[in-house]
Amino acid sequence: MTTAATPSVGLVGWRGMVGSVLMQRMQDEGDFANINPVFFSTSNAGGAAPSFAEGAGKLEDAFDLDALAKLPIIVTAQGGDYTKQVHGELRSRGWDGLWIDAASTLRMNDDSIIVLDPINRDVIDKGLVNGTKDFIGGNCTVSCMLMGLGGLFKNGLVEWGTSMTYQAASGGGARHMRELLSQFGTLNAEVSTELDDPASAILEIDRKVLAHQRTDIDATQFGVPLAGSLIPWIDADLGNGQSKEEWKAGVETNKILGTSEENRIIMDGLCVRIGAMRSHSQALTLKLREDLSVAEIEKLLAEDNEWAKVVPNTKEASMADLTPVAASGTLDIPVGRIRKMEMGPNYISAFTVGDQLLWGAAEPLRRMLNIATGNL
Ligand SMILES: NC(=O)C1=CN([C@@H]2O[C@H](COP(=O)(O)OP(=O)(O)OC[C@H]3O[C@@H](n4cnc5c(N)ncnc54)[C@H](OP(=O)(O)O)[C@@H]3O)[C@@H](O)[C@H]2O)C=CC1
Ligand SMILES: N[C@@H](CC(=O)OP(=O)(O)O)C(=O)O
Repeated sequence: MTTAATPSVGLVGWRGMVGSVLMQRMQDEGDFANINPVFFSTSNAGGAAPSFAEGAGKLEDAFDLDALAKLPIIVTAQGGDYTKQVHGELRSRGWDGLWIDAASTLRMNDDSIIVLDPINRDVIDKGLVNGTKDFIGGNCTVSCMLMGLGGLFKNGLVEWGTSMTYQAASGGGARHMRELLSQFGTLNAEVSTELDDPASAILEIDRKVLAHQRTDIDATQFGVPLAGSLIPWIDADLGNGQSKEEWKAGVETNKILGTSEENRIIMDGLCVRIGAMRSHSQALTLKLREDLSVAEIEKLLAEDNEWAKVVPNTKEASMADLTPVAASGTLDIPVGRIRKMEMGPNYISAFTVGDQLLWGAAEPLRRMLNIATGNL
């Protein structure tokens, strides 16, 4: 039920992959009761607004600056090109509403805040008081890492870290997920006769699979086969041997935490695409500033936020609870494989997994909207 005091919120990109997850979460949590949603479209202005929001009427044109400028809050998961095209123009005509965005475009601007409130609510609250207007969701791997390991990062216990990632197909978008599944399907079809025959030679199956991967498999989206393989590069080449995805780990972690230059945490690693569907995993090596016991570390992680779930460092628990299959579709961020490494008492390993469409994309935006409307 909306009232006159209920803020109108523009929703752009609501039917995309990230936007759909956001809409679902908003419905699950009853968020539409707190806002008056105004739905926009880049392709179907005048069409019917989605039925899950009662009385939302017609879709507005997402490029109509007059319509956008009437709103105190705009939430977009439409993509970086849209942000580039619309945000600057809106601001330059004096619009001073809140812009909440999934795209990376504005993330590292001095006047924006990267939102991940279980980790940086203080930074967000200070920004709202000080007049910050652009609140941007973080990179999915960075957000998921901080949600799992917040207890160490927030307490200033990490001197440096490396993150070796295992990123899901969903990070590329819906078409990439479909391509991965199609590739699995054609690989299977290639050898289905042999698979049905338990006596067939495995090396012959392997030869046929490899031949298909190297010649006629459809890899239009990823550029190379992902099914039965991996891709050790994600996002742009920065020209210094580092990928843009790898660069984000350091700059975004420090920006989210609001660390000062002298306390800067060094984060670097390698980002790798694997054939998982929608959960990103990462193996971390951390150098801590103190020699903490594993039990102390586990306690800090478990107590930091309600979503970080410490998985005991056993084979059984790791196999059951520390995988993309276990984490996908949930808000839990399992974190495990925590042990002291041979390099010395301050070096630990950790492994964490998170649904990159939930904590990696939609959930920080949903929560930011609730903070902005006074509902969180
Ligand atoms: N994919 C990811 O894992 C992550 C993405 N992000 C960011 O979120 C933004 C959006 O990403 P994503 O959700 O993957 O983008 P999508 O391609 O799924 O959706 C973007 C827009 O495409 C239009 N569209 C065209 N055809 C279709 C269709 N068949 N089904 C649904 N929408 C369609 C819709 O706009 P319209 O309704 O106006 O036609 C939609 O809002 C990007 O900036 C990305 O960087 C952030 C974190 C993770
Ligand atoms: N780059 C991420 C997905 C993504 O959209 O990231 P960002 O929001 O930082 O552009 C991936 O491919 O897994």
